[in-house]
Amino acid sequence: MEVRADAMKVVEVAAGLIHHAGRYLIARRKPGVHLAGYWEFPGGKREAGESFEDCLRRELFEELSVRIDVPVPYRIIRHEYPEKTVKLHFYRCAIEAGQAAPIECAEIRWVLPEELPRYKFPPADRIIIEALQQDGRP
Ligand SMILES: Nc1nc2c([nH]c(=O)n2[C@H]2C[C@H](O)[C@@H](COP(=O)(O)OP(=O)(O)OP(=O)(O)O)O2)c(=O)[nH]1
Ligand SMILES: [Mg+2]
Repeated sequence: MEVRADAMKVVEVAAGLIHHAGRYLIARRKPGVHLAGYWEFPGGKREAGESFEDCLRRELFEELSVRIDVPVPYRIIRHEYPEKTVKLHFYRCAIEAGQAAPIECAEIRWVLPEELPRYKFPPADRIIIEALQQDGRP
């Protein structure tokens, strides 16, 4: 049977554009995972039966130990890596409780939008990085 590329399984992901005092929180991916060492917007794969908002809340608590306010949808980006296709659902949000700590990431930083291009992000994020710079300081 012919298998078409667009019939391949797509990994659905929720990621947070966490802002505070004009900066965004970025996290560095741990060694040994897909896109290891790249900087990213924290988040992860949606589990069966979960909404994107619930997924985002769970992932941000697991990875950073923070609770967030109501996430606001920003952009959805679909990207085909050689090994998998991801669909990234980005949400803007702010921390409601807790202090961000690198629980399931190698390192975290709060950066100004104009500083984002200094960090190595996955190719899928290029369009978001550009949009955030155009938006100015959050
Ligand atoms: N969180 C996040 N993932 C991204 C970004 N850009 C990008 O290409 N990705 C990719 C990397 C991964 O293949 C996928 C996200 O999955 P993940 O590895 O964070 O998933 P997870 O937190 O559920 O981790 P795990 O339980 O599978 O170890 O999306 C981004 O800005 N943030
Ligand atoms: Mg993750």
